Amino acid sequence: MPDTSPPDPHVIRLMDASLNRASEGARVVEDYARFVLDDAHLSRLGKELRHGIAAAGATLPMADRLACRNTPGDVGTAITTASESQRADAADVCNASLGRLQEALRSLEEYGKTIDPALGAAFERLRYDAYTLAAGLGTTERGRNRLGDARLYVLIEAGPSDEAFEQLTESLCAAGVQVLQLRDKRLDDRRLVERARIMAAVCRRHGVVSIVNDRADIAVAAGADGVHIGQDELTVADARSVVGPGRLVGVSTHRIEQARAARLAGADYLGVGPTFPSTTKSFADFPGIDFVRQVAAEITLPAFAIGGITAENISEVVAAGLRRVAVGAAVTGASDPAAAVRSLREALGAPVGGEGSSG
Ligand SMILES: Cc1ncc(COP(=O)(O)OP(=O)(O)O)c(N)n1
Ligand SMILES: Cc1ncsc1CCOP(=O)(O)O
Ligand SMILES: [Mg+2]
Repeated sequence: MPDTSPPDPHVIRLMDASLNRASEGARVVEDYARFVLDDAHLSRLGKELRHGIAAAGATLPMADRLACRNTPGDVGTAITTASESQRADAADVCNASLGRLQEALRSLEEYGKTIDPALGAAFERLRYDAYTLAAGLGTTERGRNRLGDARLYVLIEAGPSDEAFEQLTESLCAAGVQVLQLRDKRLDDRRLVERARIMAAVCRRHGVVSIVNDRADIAVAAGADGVHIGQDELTVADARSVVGPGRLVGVSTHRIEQARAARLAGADYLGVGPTFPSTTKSFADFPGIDFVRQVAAEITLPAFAIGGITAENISEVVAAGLRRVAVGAAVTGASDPAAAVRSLREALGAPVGGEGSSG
């Protein structure tokens, strides 16, 4: 701390109150991530934020804080609003605490500057950490709301004609696919958008989520529900700038750091793989079932294991902790794709048949 006049006791009193608000708010948010979401990743971020607040606050000795504290004389304790005492559910409690946490950090940042610019900067960094934590919580809630109990996600190609494509899409939706992705690297844009329009229309009729692979522009033009992007394609932010907040952005991930980053960047769901050798796409290396286990253990954003998944090995995915899978050849290469869908849904423990999730 620069060698200046002693801090204003009013500022110490004020920052004492905001330090309490910030650390208490961080604890409430951390409790939600830990005990309601069972989300180790967000719990850890909440704990790190709480410890960061304590470390920055240590600049103000607790003895000085207590000497300047005057709770009996605090005029604010008598000021209450109706909304403060109303909380609909645990998510509402968490969101209210996120707001208080961010406000307290802003107050600490601004008044901290009167003591030491570096102190203000430290609370500014913590404020941005709080925004990131809020984004992670928000995208998780949004992704879980949008994808509901969607467990079976199938990737299909454009096929030989619009008619054949529509028949396949109709058959898979009626059999119980819950998310359908058009993935075709050979088609020109005009035929791709036409197939995507067909898929989106059929999926809408069945309450199935429609996703276009790679191409955010085609997803929007076709009226699909979202886009799926890989690690070497548009960033989540760029894809979001095209599809907007109302559509889904799914992200392929191959290691835990990518899964954590995609979630904090605003992804609505994750592809997790490749899990087993795939006849649809070749890969240099396999994160395999261990990566499925890693994601299942710490990230509660909807995550679909992908890569070579079949009726024979799907039980390994479920045992590793994920109940959502994305499948290509095991369905589209089957002699009876609809029967393959029903068999996979049964293995996932979701009701067989049905039109798809509410998502
Ligand atoms: C649900 C889902 N998960 C992963 C992928 C793979 O996407 P990507 O890594 O971009 O590879 P391509 O499919 O584009 O070859 C996916 N498409 N869908
Ligand atoms: C596109 C993609 N990305 C990882 S695996 C894969 C292919 C999934 O298809 P299949 O289920 O046939 O292996
Ligand atoms: Mg891709």
